[in-house]
Amino acid sequence: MATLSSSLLSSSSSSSSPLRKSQFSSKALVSRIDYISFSPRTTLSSSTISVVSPPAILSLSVKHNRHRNSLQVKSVASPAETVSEFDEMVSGTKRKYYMLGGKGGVGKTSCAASLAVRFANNGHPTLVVSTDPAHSLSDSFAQDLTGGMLVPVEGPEAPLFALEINPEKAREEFRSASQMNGGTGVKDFMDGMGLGMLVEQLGELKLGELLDTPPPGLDEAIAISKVIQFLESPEYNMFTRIVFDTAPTGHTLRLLSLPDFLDASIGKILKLRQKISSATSAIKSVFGKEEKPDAADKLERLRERMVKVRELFRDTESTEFVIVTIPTVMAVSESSRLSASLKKESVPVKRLIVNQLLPPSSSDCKFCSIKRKDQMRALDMIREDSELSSLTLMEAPLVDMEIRGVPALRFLGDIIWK
Ligand SMILES: Nc1ncnc2c1ncn2[C@@H]1O[C@H](COP(=O)(O)OP(=O)(O)OP(=O)(O)O)[C@@H](O)[C@H]1O
Repeated sequence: MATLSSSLLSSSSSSSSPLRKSQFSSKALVSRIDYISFSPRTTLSSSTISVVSPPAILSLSVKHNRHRNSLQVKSVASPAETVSEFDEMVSGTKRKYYMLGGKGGVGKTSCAASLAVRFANNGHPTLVVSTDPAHSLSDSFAQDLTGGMLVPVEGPEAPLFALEINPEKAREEFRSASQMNGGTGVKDFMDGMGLGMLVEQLGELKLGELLDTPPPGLDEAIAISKVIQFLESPEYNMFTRIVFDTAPTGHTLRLLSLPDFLDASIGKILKLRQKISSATSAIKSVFGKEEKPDAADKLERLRERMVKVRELFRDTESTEFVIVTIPTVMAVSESSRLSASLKKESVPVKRLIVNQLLPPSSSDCKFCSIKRKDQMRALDMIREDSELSSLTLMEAPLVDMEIRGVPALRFLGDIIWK
């Protein structure tokens, strides 16, 4: 027996009312009346009609005249009822970035991995990237994803790849990008030239510190710039959704402000390079050292990528930071501070996941009953919090098994991302 949608599709050649299937998704039937015409030979009865989203329909009535049957669909649902959060996240083929972050251990990786699986199962070629130096994507997918390379994840319908950034590798890359003149660091090179004094005089540039002990958070900024480098290559064009599993709050906040810091630091190196370029060119003929012309270019490229990262973080069209929390006073307080910092940094944030909520039960033990009250207090706190109350709350239950592997992530994802 044909359903309404298949009937509509098969009648799409009707000249009076060409219809697309999407018009009958719950998303499309918003507070309006649709009239659909059929040829007189099409018999419409209640048994041929299946409604995609019953709560969205006020009435369906079939009218007949000599020439046509007409189906009237009255819909009164409000947009909030009909456009689900996930509908909004999944719609469109333009690439979107989702960054999931929050306090340590609240379930960032599980939520990020489940979102990636959900996107892939909804037709989006997806990349999930961990920028947390203490990776747990491999554990979450129950698959070895180490090595700093893209690894295909088996199971989802559309391609899903995962990447755990290797911080040591990225750090090395930064060091080599910061090196000049034949592979030696600036200071070594200058020492070799007997010009160490000059470097000391330029000590205020804190060059040695930058090269030898990169500041905290640098790993992450480099990791992100590496992701961008990956994305610049055509082979990564296929990904329409990119999900970041970020490090706990403190690191992530540093990550958000680091592009500015790095931009300035690289600027200092470039300035220094300009200062010494005349000296090096004067002595290079004496020492026979060829200056590599692309050193400054490398730094400039690194700097450009930092600017790209900064822009990516703030682009409301393509980027969204999803805060993950658990219903405890400490986690909610930290989430509130994170939300305020994100706002300050102009990073778009709309949704808050409250993970590990006790599922409903009619017979709580004493422990569960106390825990449940505690969770309710934390939820009230979220509703009253000036930073968090405006965010869309998405609830995830505490499940009775560890979430590992694609089927478990799919299960969790179907619950959270609705
Ligand atoms: N809703 C849930 N129900 C049951 N277990 C959960 C749930 N969410 C997360 N967990 C479990 O909690 C542990 C921590 O989760 P996860 O690794 O996703 O957190 P995280 O915030 O990424 O941690 P970290 O900050 O250490 O990276 C894991 O064992 C995971 O399986």
